[in-house]
Amino acid sequence: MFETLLVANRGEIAVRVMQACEELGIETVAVYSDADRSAGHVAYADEAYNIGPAPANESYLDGDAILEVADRAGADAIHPGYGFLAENAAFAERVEAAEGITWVGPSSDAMTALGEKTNARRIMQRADVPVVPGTTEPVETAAEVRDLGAEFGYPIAIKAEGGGGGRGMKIVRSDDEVDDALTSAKREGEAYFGNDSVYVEKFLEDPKHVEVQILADEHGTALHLGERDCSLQRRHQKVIEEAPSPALDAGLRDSIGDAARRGVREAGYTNAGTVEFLVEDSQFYFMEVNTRIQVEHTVTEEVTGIDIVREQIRIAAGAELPFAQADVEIDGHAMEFRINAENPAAGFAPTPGTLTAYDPPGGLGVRIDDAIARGDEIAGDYDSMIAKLIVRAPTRERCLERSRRALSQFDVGVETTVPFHRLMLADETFRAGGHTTSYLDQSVEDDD
Ligand SMILES: Nc1ncc2cc(-c3cccc4ccccc34)c(N3CC[C@@H](N)C3)nc2n1
Ligand SMILES: [Ca+2]
Repeated sequence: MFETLLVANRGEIAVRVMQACEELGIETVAVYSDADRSAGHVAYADEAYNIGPAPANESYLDGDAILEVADRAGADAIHPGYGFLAENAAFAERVEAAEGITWVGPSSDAMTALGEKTNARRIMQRADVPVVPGTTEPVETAAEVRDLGAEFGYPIAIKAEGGGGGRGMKIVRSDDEVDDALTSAKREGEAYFGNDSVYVEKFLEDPKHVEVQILADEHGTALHLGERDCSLQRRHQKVIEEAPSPALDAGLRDSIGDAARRGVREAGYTNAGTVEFLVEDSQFYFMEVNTRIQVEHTVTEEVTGIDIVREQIRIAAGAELPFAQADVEIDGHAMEFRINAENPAAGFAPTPGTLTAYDPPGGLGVRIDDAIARGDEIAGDYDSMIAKLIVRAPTRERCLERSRRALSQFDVGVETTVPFHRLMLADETFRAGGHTTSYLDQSVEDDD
């Protein structure tokens, strides 16, 4: 087992990883930017090193600085968390190449193979996993795209090869939209991912967004830990996630889980990962793989009792998974509410400032993942998420009731998304689990 692990991240996920390390008897090393000098993850770690000024590309994205600290601190493992360098195959490769230090995540080869979306689709097809109807090679010309519009019927989506999370995705509803959409998808692909290749999929108008949690060890065992429903999104930002999905029955649950296992096995994937699907009319279609731990891993932990971050670290240290697929059981229902320092009444604009009050709820079935305390400065330099409220209960109905209770007690000194979550808990469509990916963008009129 590792002796010292460096967490190349900040905020709640850094503390989450450090908690798993502490339970495994592993010393923790934090890295921090000038803006995070007194941040919670720094206080929590056994050792902490400054890696640069506030801007992410001069600190948390600076692979050289992170590897230099790993060397100085004698770390024998690096956990990237999510965001920042978590899906940067080049950085993973540098860690793999560095003597005596292990990357806690999939191999850089698996990250590269699955990061190329058309390649991921080809791998899934080889594993008999249904993919969203579309191309499995990049498209070049507007004429090709118009032919695909005729073949699949509009609307279609043009997606960046290196994309994900909605970036570099253009929805096309007719022939005359093709030229501009193709140009901007290629430009965004180049700008965001350094890759202007794009491909085409039939755009599903009203799907549920269901993702399957995978854990695969380095001895050939790949398991799924059930699914999460992430359909409640606003502008490609997940707002509330839950497990299990209200959209799946037992049959669909088993087949989507098996499909995810087959797909990651075909990809030679190891460690934790998430296979994203779109579900429509009781059919599921592969969309993409996230080669990292996700923000919403928590709801899966709550309904399976499995500590996913612990298993990531054990897998990276060469251990076998301590359970088989038959041992994985989904018990109860969990929801995660992202508490962002944003003002829902002002188009969710960021609300940095001093945390004059911070009084999270507790009690049976209530979990708070955070790294902040009253009096902290909420920096505007990073992602606006400052905490996660995770609620677990025996059924979805009980989970809604408990979530309403927890949110009513959640007092935060800056404007946050808490009032928005309270509204959602009163929304009939959400309460019935009938919301799809377009629900929020359609029904909640933005003020801006
Ligand atoms: N072919 C096809 N059809 C429907 C889709 C629906 C989504 C989608 C998924 C989740 C929330 C959304 C909100 C607005 C618009 C789209 C979505 C989607 N996403 C969103 C981000 C990235 N994960 C891909 N891809 C789609 N692709
Ligand atoms: Ca190495």
